[in-house]
Amino acid sequence: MKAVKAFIQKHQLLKKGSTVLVGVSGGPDSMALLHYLVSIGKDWELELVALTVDHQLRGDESAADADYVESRCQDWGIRCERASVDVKSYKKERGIGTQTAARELRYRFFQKQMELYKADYLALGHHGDDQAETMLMQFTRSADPSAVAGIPAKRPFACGHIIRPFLAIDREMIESYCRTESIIPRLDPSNEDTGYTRNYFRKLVIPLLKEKNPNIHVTMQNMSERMQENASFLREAAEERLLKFLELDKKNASASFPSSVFQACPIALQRQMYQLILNYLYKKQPDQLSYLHETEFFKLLEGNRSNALLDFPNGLQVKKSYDRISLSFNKKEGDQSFEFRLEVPGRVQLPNGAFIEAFLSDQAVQDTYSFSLQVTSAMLPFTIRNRRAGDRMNWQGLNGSRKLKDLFIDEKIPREKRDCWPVITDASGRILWLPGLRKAVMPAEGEGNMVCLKYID
Ligand SMILES: Nc1ncnc2c1ncn2[C@@H]1O[C@H](COP(=O)(O)OP(=O)(O)OP(=O)(O)O)[C@@H](O)[C@H]1O
Repeated sequence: MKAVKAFIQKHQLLKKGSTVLVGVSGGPDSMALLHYLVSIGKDWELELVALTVDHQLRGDESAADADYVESRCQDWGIRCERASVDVKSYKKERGIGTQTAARELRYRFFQKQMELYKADYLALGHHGDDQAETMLMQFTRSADPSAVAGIPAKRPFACGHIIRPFLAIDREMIESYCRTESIIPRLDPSNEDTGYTRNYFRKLVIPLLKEKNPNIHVTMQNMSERMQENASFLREAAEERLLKFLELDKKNASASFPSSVFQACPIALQRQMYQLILNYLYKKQPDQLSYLHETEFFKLLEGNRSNALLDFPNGLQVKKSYDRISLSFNKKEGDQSFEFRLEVPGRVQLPNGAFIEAFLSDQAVQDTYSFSLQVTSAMLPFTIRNRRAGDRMNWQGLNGSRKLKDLFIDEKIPREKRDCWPVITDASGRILWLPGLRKAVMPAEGEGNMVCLKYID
């Protein structure tokens, strides 16, 4: 464990007298980590607490893992906090994968415990082979060096830091430590399945690399550290440069800058600035955002068209207008939900700029954009609003009523127009008119006054 000791010192992973929470699944890595921290706990005057999460995913097995952790903690005289989380419901609610759901719930619990204990560190059992696997996996997916840089040895988390002292050693060393210290960890059978991408790298790729370099985990850990250092240097430089010319409106999630100034920077900085701008605008970068978007962005900058437009995921638009590049979220008209009261006589302007007018008239006018109907006082006031889920309407020739959603589909109304199409209702909420599309069936000679509704574009 000399390598771990040196690693802790090099990266200042611990300080004397600190409170260290340890994520322990019951597997070899985290059991060895807990044991190791206990063994150095006296010298470092550490307050240790084990955290174990039962994801309730492998029947009784996952509860048995947590039982096992609890009982080892008792043997070693360590406090243990345990949580059971309902991964299945959480993943259904959010529409995410099992591993992501388990991870989110686990880290939520870790965060809460960090705050409860006012802890300095959360120690996790990732080791050098995990690092190599992660980097190789990223390597097959991404051309971004900062993404390939892998797992950091120390990073801020909750009120303290996450630390990974075992990045200095590989799986074999951990297994040998377990044997020497008579630790009999719990084994997760899913770790054997080469169907999972990580296991594919673990079982097939890493052993091949180790044939050429048995210390590949050390080489890759060093590479990871250098890449992280380079990435953080570049990020700081890009931030500093952007400050000088980027106009950023965080409230409206929009940004703009002069293309010529941007392009005068070295290309490495330009790429980093592009990433930073997207980070500023997206709360979380969408999965669909790819290398292709970056390529398109740079093509737009370099191209000789004076006006051009790119559509990025989640409605982000990149516009070029001469030397100005601006990025902003395209507010779909449907995002502006509206509801107006329409007096008779009266006139209302819609978010799309058109008007709807209501006035008393002696003459019935019926065309695509006018609707005359007999109106009683009980029908007033009218409301103009956009559609709502479950809206239904009846019209001439229809037996019963039909959902507006289906009507829009039948009429091939583009999706982005459906949510801003004006819907005019009477005081009871009955839908009277969809300008340009349908009119409700009204009694031929009803009571009340003749009112004409007009849509003026
Ligand atoms: N259910 C859990 N409860 C508490 N900590 C966990 C749990 N699962 C993972 N961790 C922590 O996260 C680290 C990395 O988890 P990961 O799933 O990548 O590895 P692992 O194969 O589960 O490691 P181990 O050999 O410790 O089981 C673990 O070493 C441990 O510190």
